[in-house]
Amino acid sequence: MDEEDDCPELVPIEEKTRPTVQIPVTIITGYLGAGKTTLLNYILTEQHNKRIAVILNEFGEGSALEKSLAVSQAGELYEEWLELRNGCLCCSVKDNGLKAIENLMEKKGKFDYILLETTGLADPGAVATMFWVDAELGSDLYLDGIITVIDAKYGLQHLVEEKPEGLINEAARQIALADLTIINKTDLVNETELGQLRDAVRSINGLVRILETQRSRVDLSQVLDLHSFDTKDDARLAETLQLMKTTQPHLDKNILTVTFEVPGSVSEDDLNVFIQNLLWEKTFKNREGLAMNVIRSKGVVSLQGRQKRAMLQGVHELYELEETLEAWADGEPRINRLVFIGRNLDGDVLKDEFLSLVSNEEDGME
Ligand SMILES: Nc1nc2c(ncn2[C@@H]2O[C@H](COP(=O)(O)OP(=O)(O)OP(=O)(O)O)[C@@H](O)[C@H]2O)c(=O)[nH]1
Ligand SMILES: [Zn+2]
Repeated sequence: MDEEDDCPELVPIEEKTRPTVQIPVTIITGYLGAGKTTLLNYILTEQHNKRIAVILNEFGEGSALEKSLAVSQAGELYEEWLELRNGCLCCSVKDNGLKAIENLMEKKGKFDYILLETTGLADPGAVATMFWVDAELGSDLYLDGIITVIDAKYGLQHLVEEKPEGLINEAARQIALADLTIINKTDLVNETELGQLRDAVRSINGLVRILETQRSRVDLSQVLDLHSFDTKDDARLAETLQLMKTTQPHLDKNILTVTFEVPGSVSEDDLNVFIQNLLWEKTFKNREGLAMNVIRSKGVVSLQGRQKRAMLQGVHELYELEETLEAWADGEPRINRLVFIGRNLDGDVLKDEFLSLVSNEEDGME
C-alpha cells in the first residue's frame, strides 16, 4: 500500500450484517367480515413447518387483543403476544411500525414468515410501501404479496357502492392492489352470482389470481411465497398480458387495468420521467380530460445500453425500477410490457406516450 500516506482513504461504510435470508411478509386485506381472520386461523393451524408470526394492524379504537384471541384459539398469553401450540406467534402492532416488528424479532427470535392483517378499511398500499422504504434501509423483511379476501355474498355490493366525488372505493382499491384474491363464502352464493363477482374482480385487476374458498380454506402453497414483488416473474407477466388481449370488460369510471406492449428500448432517464409524470405529476389525462390515477404498476422494460431486462414495480406513488438477472437473448426482440391498474386510465394514451420514448436500435445501444 504505497499511496496510503498521501490522501485520506475513503473508508467503506461497514455493511450492516444482514441475514442471508430475508423474511417474507404477506399483507392480508379485505373488506370488513370477508374472512381474513378465518384465513389467518386456517393458515396457523395447517401443517406448514414454518414459524409464522401474525400481526394485526389495527387502526383506531377496536380491541386488538380481542382480535388476537380470536385468531389464536389454542393460544397462551405472552406479553402482548400469543404463542400458539405449533410455534406460531400472534400479536398486534398498533403503531403499524416496522420497527415494532423488528423489535419483536429481536426479542422473540426469528420467524420464517409474517402475516400482516390490515383492518377492513385500511389502504393496503400504505402498508405495502412501508416495506419498500424500509427495504432500502436494509430491512430483514421483504414484501411477498398482497392478498385480498372478498366476501362472495357482499363483495359486488361493496364494489359498486357510490363514493363521494374524488373518493376511492376501498373495496375496489384493495382488489386493484392484490396479487391474489380469495373469494370466500362461496357457500352463500350460486354459480351466476359467483360469476358476476369474478368478472368484476377481473375487470378491476386483470393480473390478479383468483381463488374461491369456503371458510378461507386454501392450499397454502398458493398463498405463501408468491414472490409478487420479485424481479423474476416476467414470464408470467407476458403470459397474463397475452391472456388479457382477448377480453377486458370494463365498468366505466371504475378502477381498471390497462396494458400495452411496445418493442424497442427506452433510456432510463426518459422512463423515469414518464413514470414520474404518470405517478407523481399526474400529467396524463384520459379522453374526458380526467387525470389518470395509478394504484398499481408492473412491467418489464428494455433499457438502452443494458443487456438485462428491467422490472418496474409500483404501489401508488412509490415505484422501483430494477435490473433483473435475466438478459435479453441474442436476436430476441426486446418488448416492453407494461401494466397499470387505476382510475381514469387510457391504455392508448399511455402507449403513445411510451412509444415516443422508444428507440428501435437493434441492441438497444445508442
Ligand atoms: N357462510 C360462511 N361464513 C364464513 C365463511 N368464512 C368465514 N365466515 C364467517 O364470516 C364472519 C367473518 O369472518 P372473519 O374471518 O372474522 O372476517 P374478517 O375479514 O376477519 O372480519 P374483520 O376483521 O371484522 O374485518 C365470521 O362469522 C366467520 O365465521 C364462509 O366460507 N362461509
Ligand atoms: Zn394476534
